[in-house]
Amino acid sequence: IDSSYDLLCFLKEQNLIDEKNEFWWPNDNSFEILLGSILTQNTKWTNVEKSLENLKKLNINSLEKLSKINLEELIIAITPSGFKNQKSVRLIALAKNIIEEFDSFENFCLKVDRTWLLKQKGIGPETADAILCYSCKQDYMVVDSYTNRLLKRFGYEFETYEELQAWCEYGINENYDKIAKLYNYEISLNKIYARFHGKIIEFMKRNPKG
Ligand SMILES: Cn1cnc2c(N)nc[n+](C)c21
Repeated sequence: IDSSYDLLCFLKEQNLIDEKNEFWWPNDNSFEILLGSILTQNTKWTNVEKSLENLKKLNINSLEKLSKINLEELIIAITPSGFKNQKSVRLIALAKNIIEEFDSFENFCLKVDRTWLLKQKGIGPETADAILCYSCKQDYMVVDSYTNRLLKRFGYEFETYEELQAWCEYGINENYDKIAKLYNYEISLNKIYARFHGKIIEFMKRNPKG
């Protein structure tokens, strides 16, 4: 492959994403994706689903409720996804900061930028881009160790997260009109990034060995 466009074509014909999640990231709404993006750090997605189920039972379905939740209660609820104390403190602080800075979750999704997210404790590039892409529907592609490992199989090595991300985004941008033809509808750049990242994860889960 010569570009991330070639990689997308290679992945696209393998039907890696089931159609019920057209942006790949399973969710009921974009607030839940915000929760999931923090909870998924350093754990398996199946564990995140258990924590999200617990939060659903507690009806923690808004920024306001998350900002007011009892810390101990949150710690117990998110135990399945690990680092329960650290992630609980960070989730409550994030909810409070979003309310203070943006008033509403909707306004946050529209106005937040990568710099603001990276200033929040516990949010690094991968989490920031997951929130920007899947919660806020902004044009950022998430890259990760799966992406690095897959590209290594094609002979590519990247020094930094940003370099890997730039390579992935560049090939898509350069071939956007060709990609639009691959999909029989007007697909947004955000949606291509969302699905492309998902295809990489799903491919690597099905093909763990090089
Ligand atoms: C949303 N999400 C984030 N990381 C994931 C993963 N490894 N496997 C599956 N899913 C759905 C994931």
